[in-house]
Amino acid sequence: MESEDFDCVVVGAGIQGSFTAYHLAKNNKRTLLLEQFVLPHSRGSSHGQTRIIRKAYDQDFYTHMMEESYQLWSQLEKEAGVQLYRRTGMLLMGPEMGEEFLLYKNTMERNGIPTVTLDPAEFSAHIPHVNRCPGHAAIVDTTAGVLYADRALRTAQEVFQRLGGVIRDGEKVIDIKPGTPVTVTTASRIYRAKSLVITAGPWANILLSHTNLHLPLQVLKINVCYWRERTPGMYSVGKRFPCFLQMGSEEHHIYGLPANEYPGLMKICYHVGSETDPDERDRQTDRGDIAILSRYISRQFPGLVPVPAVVESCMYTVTPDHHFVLDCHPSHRNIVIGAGFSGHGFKFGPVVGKVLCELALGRMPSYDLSPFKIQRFPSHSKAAL
Ligand SMILES: Cc1cc2nc3c(=O)[nH]c(=O)nc-3n(C[C@H](O)[C@H](O)[C@H](O)COP(=O)(O)OP(=O)(O)OC[C@H]3O[C@@H](n4cnc5c(N)ncnc54)[C@H](O)[C@@H]3O)c2cc1C
Ligand SMILES: O=C(O)[C@@H]1CCCCN1
Repeated sequence: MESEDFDCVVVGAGIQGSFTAYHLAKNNKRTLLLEQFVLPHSRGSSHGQTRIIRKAYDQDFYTHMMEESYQLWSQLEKEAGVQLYRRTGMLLMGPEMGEEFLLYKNTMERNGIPTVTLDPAEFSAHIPHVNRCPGHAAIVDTTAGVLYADRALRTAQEVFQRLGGVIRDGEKVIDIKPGTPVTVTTASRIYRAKSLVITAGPWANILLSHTNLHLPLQVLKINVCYWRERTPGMYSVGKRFPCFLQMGSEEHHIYGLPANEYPGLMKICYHVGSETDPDERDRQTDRGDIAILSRYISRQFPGLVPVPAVVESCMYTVTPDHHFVLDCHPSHRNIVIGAGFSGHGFKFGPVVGKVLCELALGRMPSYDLSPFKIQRFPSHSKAAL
């Protein structure tokens, strides 16, 4: 079989691979974006209508990256003439003196993120139909909002193509031969490239096995639950209801987005799921999270029916410390890895794509990538080297 040559091949057309390809094409690199499924699809992590975007974080390095990410989202909106972001604010609720709540609060203060703190009276006045947990404080990150996820993914791919990039979907990568050039084999073709970027989401380790690397990634199935408003509009984006993040109660994090994509239904999910094989996602039928959510909603959201009206599925690919992997392969520097986005990577798509593009071109990355290095998993990466 004859091979085709590219400057760079990107494997995986989720949000991270699509933005990496977009930046490579902007740098005039002949770029191929490969996707195993026919696009669009709902089998990875980047599908669905909405995601939260926010500057509120517990670590400065995320808040810093979000400054540029907002600018790049806005640039894509202008380039394509579409709206991808709607500002709603995000309500952060947690025990006033809780360690995690204070980390968020201090990071926002240190970085001058515009916030509003709501005392109990203000909370009742501004956030109607929500019962605050006793002893919990509330801060609003006023920069936060909703990203229109499916539309954003499609837009990044369209602009990439407009810049001359090539997308081949329905083409699964089945082998990688490291080297210069690196050789990538799919079921139907062979490609050679100066560099390869692997952004395969939940399938990252399957692809990395061809390069003798294994990362400590756990794939979790998340039940994406929508809850019916007793009075339609009560918690809607039109009524300026914010996104929210609830931390530190009996439960792990619970988060929500205002009713928007399905009128009359609000999305509220649990930030933890059960382990799954990405190719057998729907065989994972654990619904323990839904019981937790129902209890929470009965207590805090009296205006919602505490039984989910719609349940969709999505997957997280989680690292032990919940920080991303943005690095070159330890043995093959022209193979770049973007993985382990741990359920919070969408909002970073444009800036992650920029950094992965820089690594693929052998340039100095725009950010200090030490929190994202493979080296931080010594026992796991050593064994495979
Ligand atoms: C329920 C849920 C809620 C979330 N909420 C938020 C949020 O509010 N805000 C936020 O910022 N983030 C959020 N996230 C996280 C965010 O969506 C993910 O971090 C992000 O989508 C990960 O993108 P990805 O490109 O790494 O992976 P994916 O989207 O999974 O893309 C990987 C792609 O690689 C392809 N692929 C794999 N193997 C091969 C192969 N062999 N050959 C060819 N192609 C291959 C796959 O088919 C897939 O399309 C949420 C995630 C979920 C599941
Ligand atoms: O990335 C986010 O903003 C959300 C927070 C809650 C869990 C899911 N991801």
